[in-house]
Amino acid sequence: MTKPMGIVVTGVSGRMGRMLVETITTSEKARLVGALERAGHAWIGQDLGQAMGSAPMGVMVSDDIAQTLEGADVVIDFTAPTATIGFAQAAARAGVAHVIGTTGMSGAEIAQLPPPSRDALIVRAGNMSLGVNLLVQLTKQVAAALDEDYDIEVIEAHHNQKVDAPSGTALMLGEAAAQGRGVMLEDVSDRARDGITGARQRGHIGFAAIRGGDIVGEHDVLFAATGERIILRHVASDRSVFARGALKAALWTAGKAPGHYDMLDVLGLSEQ
Ligand SMILES: NC(=O)C1=CN([C@@H]2O[C@H](COP(=O)(O)OP(=O)(O)OC[C@H]3O[C@@H](n4cnc5c(N)ncnc54)[C@H](OP(=O)(O)O)[C@@H]3O)[C@@H](O)[C@H]2O)C=CC1
Ligand SMILES: O=C(O)C1=N[C@H](C(=O)O)C[C@H](O)C1
Repeated sequence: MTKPMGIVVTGVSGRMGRMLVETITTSEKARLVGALERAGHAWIGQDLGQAMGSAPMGVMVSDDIAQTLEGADVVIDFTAPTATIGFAQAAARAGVAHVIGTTGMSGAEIAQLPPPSRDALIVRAGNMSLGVNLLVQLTKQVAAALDEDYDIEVIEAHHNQKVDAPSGTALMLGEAAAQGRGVMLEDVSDRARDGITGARQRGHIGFAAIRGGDIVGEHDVLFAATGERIILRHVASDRSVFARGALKAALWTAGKAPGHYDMLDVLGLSEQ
């Protein structure tokens, strides 16, 4: 049997951090070797299991990134843009692969991720579920098959604690629709409508964000024409789909060359 992969989880007290711990500790293919939280967090210096209210796990929560990454294979990171840039630089320095689920990164922030030439092996995706990544490919195909008589709108719904909009997934879907149409998303994106907006512009791709309660993550891609509508929909009802995808991505990095990859690469859904 091959040795289980050594995985560090960042933002370990967060919604995704906790879900990742559960997913990794129940996998035979991976071992949790480190847990990170920001300096000053109440969990620092505690055993992770005890901090989570269960039995000791023998993994201490730390704010020392370099020391925690020592000897690890992969760091899985669902935190916030500025934190993710720091983790990416530390991971490249340590020769540790970095799986990034963090969303809301601006173009300028993405440009600060270390390039493959600095030995960075990064898998980054706004959504790690198999279902959404299939939906990305379907969206591209449908957009390519339809002309601009079909208005494209991406509608997303999330819990009331989400801090970024549109969601990373909505942007992936918008990007796929734009690629299918052969246009640049930044040229056709309508991200905010309020007041007297004027009629919808033909060919534009609109985004709408709903926030409420404990909604895990729901995404519709609407193709609306005169007389008919096509709706492609994904509903996540449990965060474990994201954690399982992230673990799959972490395991996939074994033996891969430095590079920037996404979940389509991991799932073998990339077009040649
Ligand atoms: N790609 C995907 O499939 C998915 C992506 N996400 C994305 O993952 C991210 C996290 O989501 P979620 O778990 O719900 O969020 P939470 O707020 O529950 O957790 C975020 C964690 O990151 C920590 N953190 C935030 N900022 C920093 C920092 N500067 N340095 C160190 N740690 C930091 C937080 O610590 P503290 O509490 O101290 O701030 C917290 O532990 C979001 O961007 C979300 O959109 C979520 C689900 C799926
Ligand atoms: O913040 C979340 O919760 C989620 N974020 C991701 C996104 O921005 O698309 C993925 C998922 O929808 C949950």
